[in-house]
Amino acid sequence: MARLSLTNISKIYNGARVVDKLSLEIEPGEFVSLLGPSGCGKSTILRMIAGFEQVDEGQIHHGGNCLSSTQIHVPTEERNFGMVFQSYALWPHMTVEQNIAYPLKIKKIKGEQRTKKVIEALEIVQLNDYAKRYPNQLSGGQRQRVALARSLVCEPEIILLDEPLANLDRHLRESMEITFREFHKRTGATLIYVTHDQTEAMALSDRIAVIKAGKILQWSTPQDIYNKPNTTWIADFIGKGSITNANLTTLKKSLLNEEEIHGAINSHIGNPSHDYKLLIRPQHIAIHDSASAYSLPAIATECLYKGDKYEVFFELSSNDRILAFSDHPISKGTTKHIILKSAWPLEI
Ligand SMILES: Nc1ncnc2c1ncn2[C@@H]1O[C@H](COP(=O)(O)OP(=O)(O)OP(=O)(O)O)[C@@H](O)[C@H]1O
Repeated sequence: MARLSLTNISKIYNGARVVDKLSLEIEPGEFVSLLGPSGCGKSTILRMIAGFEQVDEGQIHHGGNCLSSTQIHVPTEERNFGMVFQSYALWPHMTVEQNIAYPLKIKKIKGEQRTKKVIEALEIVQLNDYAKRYPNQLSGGQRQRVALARSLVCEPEIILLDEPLANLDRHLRESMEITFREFHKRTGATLIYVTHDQTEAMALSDRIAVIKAGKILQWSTPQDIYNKPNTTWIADFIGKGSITNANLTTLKKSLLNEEEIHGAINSHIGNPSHDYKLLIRPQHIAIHDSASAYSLPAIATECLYKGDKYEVFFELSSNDRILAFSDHPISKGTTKHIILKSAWPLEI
């Protein structure tokens, strides 16, 4: 098992840099997501790793081997990477086991060895009872599991997945997230997963590369990206939360406590010139009826029922809007006293 290194890779289409000198080191056995909005270049990066696209700048190495550079381009079929796409790309006239066996057939692996590998792959995705069915006799989730089994049957070190759950409904996507985690545990392969769905990336990955306009803005664990985003754009893109104005003398790179937050917001109300921003997650807000140390007065402006909770928007004296969670409804216009227990400082 070897590390995959992307070093300053770029892709330029018609003069536009859709991937811009991007570098990434992926350790063997990691589950990594490339996360970003539509058009940010995620699929192009994956296609360059797969060898479907050449790099216009930079290099891709797998261990000591150079796979791509401006001079070298190892063809896709020689990279031995598994691939899973949004469209399952199964052969409709082949049964489940024939579909899974297909890459082995191409590699001229025959007889008992082929049968053994197909049975193992079927076991990993728990489709043993479906081996003789055709794709049109399967659900979307089952078809995607066939595609997964087919991607691993040649025992690749790296499996590339491009939005593999995009065609499935929300409920099925959630159960497939568990399938992917299990699949990762059982194969030990390096998984590189492209998605624009942050909850999917959070649930699955060891590390996430957040991509915008062909560049990586943050490369970190899901926990760090959620709790300590590098930029206001990521804070806004990932998870629910509010971004408020605040005064800080310096940008402290640690979570602020309720006393520090209270001071920073109040100081901004008195002197709205030194601009910093604070990211406040709704679960870090306590709502009280009366004022106490470090509470801020807040007027409820909207209350939405979400089944397991109410989402309440408050307006502070600074005019900032803050989202909080509540167990019960709060009528529009009610004044409450909120304590912001934790916040992450952001530079503008
Ligand atoms: N073959 C091509 N020729 C010209 N432009 C291309 C080509 N392939 C992709 N692009 C452009 O490159 C940019 C990045 O595309 P890419 O498919 O990598 O984005 P993405 O982040 O995967 O988006 P999505 O989530 O919508 O699939 C887009 O602006 C796209 O239009």
